[in-house]
Amino acid sequence: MIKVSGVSKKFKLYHTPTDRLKEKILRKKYHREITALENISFEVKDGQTLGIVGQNGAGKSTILKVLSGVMLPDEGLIEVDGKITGLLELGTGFDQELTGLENIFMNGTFLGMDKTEIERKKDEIIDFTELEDFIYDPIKTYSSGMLMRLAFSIAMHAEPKCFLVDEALSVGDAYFQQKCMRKILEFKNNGGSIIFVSHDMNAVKIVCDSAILLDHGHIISSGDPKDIIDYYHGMILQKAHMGDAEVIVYDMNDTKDCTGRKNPNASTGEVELISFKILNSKNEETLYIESEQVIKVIYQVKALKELSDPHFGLHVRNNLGVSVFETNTYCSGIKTFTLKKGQIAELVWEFFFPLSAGDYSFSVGVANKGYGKDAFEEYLLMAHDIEVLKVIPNDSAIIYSGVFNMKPKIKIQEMYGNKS
Ligand SMILES: Nc1ncnc2c1ncn2[C@@H]1O[C@H](COP(=O)(O)OP(=O)(O)OP(=O)(O)O)[C@@H](O)[C@H]1O
Repeated sequence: MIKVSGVSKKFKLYHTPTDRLKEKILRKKYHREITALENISFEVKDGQTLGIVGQNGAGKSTILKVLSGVMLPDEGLIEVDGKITGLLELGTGFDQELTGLENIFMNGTFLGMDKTEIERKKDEIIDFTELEDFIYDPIKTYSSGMLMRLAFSIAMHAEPKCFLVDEALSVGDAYFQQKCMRKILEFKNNGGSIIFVSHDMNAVKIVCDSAILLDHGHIISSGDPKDIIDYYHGMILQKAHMGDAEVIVYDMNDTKDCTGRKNPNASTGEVELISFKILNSKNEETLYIESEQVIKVIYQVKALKELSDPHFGLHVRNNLGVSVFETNTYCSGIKTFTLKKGQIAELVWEFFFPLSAGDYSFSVGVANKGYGKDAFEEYLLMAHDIEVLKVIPNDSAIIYSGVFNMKPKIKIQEMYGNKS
């Protein structure tokens, strides 16, 4: 369990080192104050992971430093049930001149292990890093990925109750990142609490049970990771252009034309999602398809106020919450039209669904006034996971595993080599 109550941290920035001296002698202010954290409170229970997201300079690393004890807060209380370790800024608690092995002893002691404990765990720590003989080299010769392997392995083997993960994880190669993620999930399943700081929103979705969004040292939103990430995306106006689905937008002036399978009942007071359905390649409404067929997603949105330049999005996620496809009419270059108060637009998205067997959820977004490549002035609705489509393997396709069928063309030829 980690409990943070009312934590604040300010930094004084001096233009030159002599300004600090001048301030002392002349008793005049020569610094600029930066509020890195202001009255931050949150709690992470056992077996839970909290994601912290925010733009550069939002205060994420400062929280981790305060939690790990590298830095003291100006105000507030931090309660941690058990040992807290983690993967922080690389190099913290390491000596560049010492070998990897010597650093296991030094950093291990720093993380609260005694010599006998380190001696006992040393082989396991080295095995996890897969650094082999490099472990006998000074760490100043290590790449950042190698250093991350070492730091992660020591931090995990210190048997913490709480673990802090920051961007340092991303310097590892894909193989080792996955290995670390598995270890992190295992730690969580065994009751450990995790704080996860990342700019990788998919990783936040997979790993975190809740999230907070930091901005200029303040928590501006907290809750379900999906909502926080959508809020964050909206904030930084960076919705990625991901694809070229065929989209048709119909103007439906009359509500009695609503043919949706059900009322998804998502309204924000500005727009209302009044129907949502999925059709298979035979135009039959369904929630169950074979992979690799063309499907249609049809939904209707009612304007509850006039929308001068409405745009509509669709987001598909897999069962881990990982985004597999997201786009909107603006990014797809689809022209829409002004929706008067009470008018309804029907969106028909037709696309090939190549994804492997599994459950896929659909979310719908509505925004107004697009500008730039993928930014909107008003984000009006984000209806999460309103429908789940079950995809089963396509019998006529090759047998494969992975995310989708890449339909390889495979050639094999018999070669006549030397028989000697
Ligand atoms: N040691 C320091 N001295 C002075 N200012 C600092 C110090 N550390 C952080 N800050 C300031 O505090 C604010 C928060 O910084 P922090 O590193 O916590 O942000 P962050 O969210 O981790 O950013 P990033 O995503 O770039 O890592 C920033 O304005 C930063 O300039």
